Amino acid sequence: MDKQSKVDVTYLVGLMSGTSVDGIDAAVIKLSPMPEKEHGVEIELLAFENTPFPMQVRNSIFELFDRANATIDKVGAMNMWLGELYAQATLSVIGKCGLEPSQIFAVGSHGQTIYHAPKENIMDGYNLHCTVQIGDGAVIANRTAIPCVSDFRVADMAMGGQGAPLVPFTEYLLFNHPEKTLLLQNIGGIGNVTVLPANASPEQVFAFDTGPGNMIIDGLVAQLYGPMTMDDGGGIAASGQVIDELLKWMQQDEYYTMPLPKSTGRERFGQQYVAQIIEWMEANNWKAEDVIATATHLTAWSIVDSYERYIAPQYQAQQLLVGGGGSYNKTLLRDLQQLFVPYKVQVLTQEDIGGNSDAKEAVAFAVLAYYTMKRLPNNIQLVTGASQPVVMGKISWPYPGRSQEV
Ligand SMILES: Nc1ncnc2c1ncn2[C@@H]1O[C@H](COP(=O)(O)OP(=O)(O)OP(=O)(O)O)[C@@H](O)[C@H]1O
Ligand SMILES: CC(=O)N[C@H]1[C@@H]2OC[C@@H](O2)[C@@H](O)[C@@H]1O[C@H](C)C(=O)O
Repeated sequence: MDKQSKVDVTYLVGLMSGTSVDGIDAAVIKLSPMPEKEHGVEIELLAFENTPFPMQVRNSIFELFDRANATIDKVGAMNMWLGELYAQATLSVIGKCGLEPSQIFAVGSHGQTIYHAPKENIMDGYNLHCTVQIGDGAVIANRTAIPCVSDFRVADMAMGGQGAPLVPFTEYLLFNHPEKTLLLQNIGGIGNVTVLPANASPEQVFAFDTGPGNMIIDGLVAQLYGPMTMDDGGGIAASGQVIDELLKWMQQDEYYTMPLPKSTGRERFGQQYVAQIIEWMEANNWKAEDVIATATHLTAWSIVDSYERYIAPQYQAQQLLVGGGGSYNKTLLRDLQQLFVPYKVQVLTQEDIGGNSDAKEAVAFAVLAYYTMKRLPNNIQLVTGASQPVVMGKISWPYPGRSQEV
């Protein structure tokens, strides 16, 4: 390594707490610019930590998903509370890799999405579509003494975009392959895919939310098997049979045929959706494990259906690389592998290629923050539908000379 590139090495922290509300993923990365590629970077994951939310926090977040309950006082307080928890997660993960907070260039924090309404909403000539992520960056910056980039999605929406998904930007930087067309499938609360055609230029990359990831499965498990909150390893689904009638009804949701770009969330596949299934289950005397098996199959089906509908007409993919917590659900993976056989797409997890399914999104927000700090655009217009490239994220600065306070 030459002198110049040594100087340019940057350490960043990325924080993600996603739609499944399972906790905070925190990653420390080492980022090295690639002088031979304009704005290109190489990264190394130095440390990763997942801190589950205490039940009280998880319950308080879920309260905010119900619009009638999400009063402004609760939203404001939770914004500060999550800021505190994110700051603690930041200092803790930095401690794991032997760095000092003063060596970290910036924290990139996604925040907790409590509302996402990407559909055009014209009022008085203005498009008031919106998205709300909480966990204030100012709290993180002032507790950790590190500049914090947060609230990424709004800038893209300001230019008419969906404000999601954002991770494809970093997937393009990190996974673009000279010969293989790759599909990067995340299965978190929601499922989303990034299409990287072989040797893609940024203009060819596209991505969208495929539908529910684990959101319906988790919701059903919590109702039917509480206090469990997930189907660990996919064991429950493996013991059940798919209910054709229920599967057919789930496949009718209009989301699956909507044109691109599209993104979705709890507003569509959250608690109300789950309550409807439970009601129907009780009326039909369906077995709990069969309902879980059906919801699991639906997620796999939605991913393969998305491939057939939006991707296969243009590209033959070689591999689908699965990340996110869903890659630990063996039944979901089994269904995915089986459904992809006719399309000759190999299904692998991030772990299969030496990566880390849990860390991927946290790493992405560290990389996105780097671009924000450098005042470089970090959205992909074709992915979000924005009319312009924008520098996403708001920067909170710590008071000069401040040291960590927790
Ligand atoms: N061992 C496991 N077995 C089965 N499912 C698992 C396992 N570990 C995690 N999951 C599933 O993955 C979910 C968490 O995934 P992840 O952390 O990727 O989601 P997220 O980042 O919150 O969501 P999103 O990416 O949609 O914002 C859990 O809620 C659970 O459903
Ligand atoms: C509004 C919001 O939080 N969307 C999430 C969600 O979780 C997965 C999918 O839906 C994706 O669109 C997005 O997150 C990832 C991190 C993204 O923006 O790429």
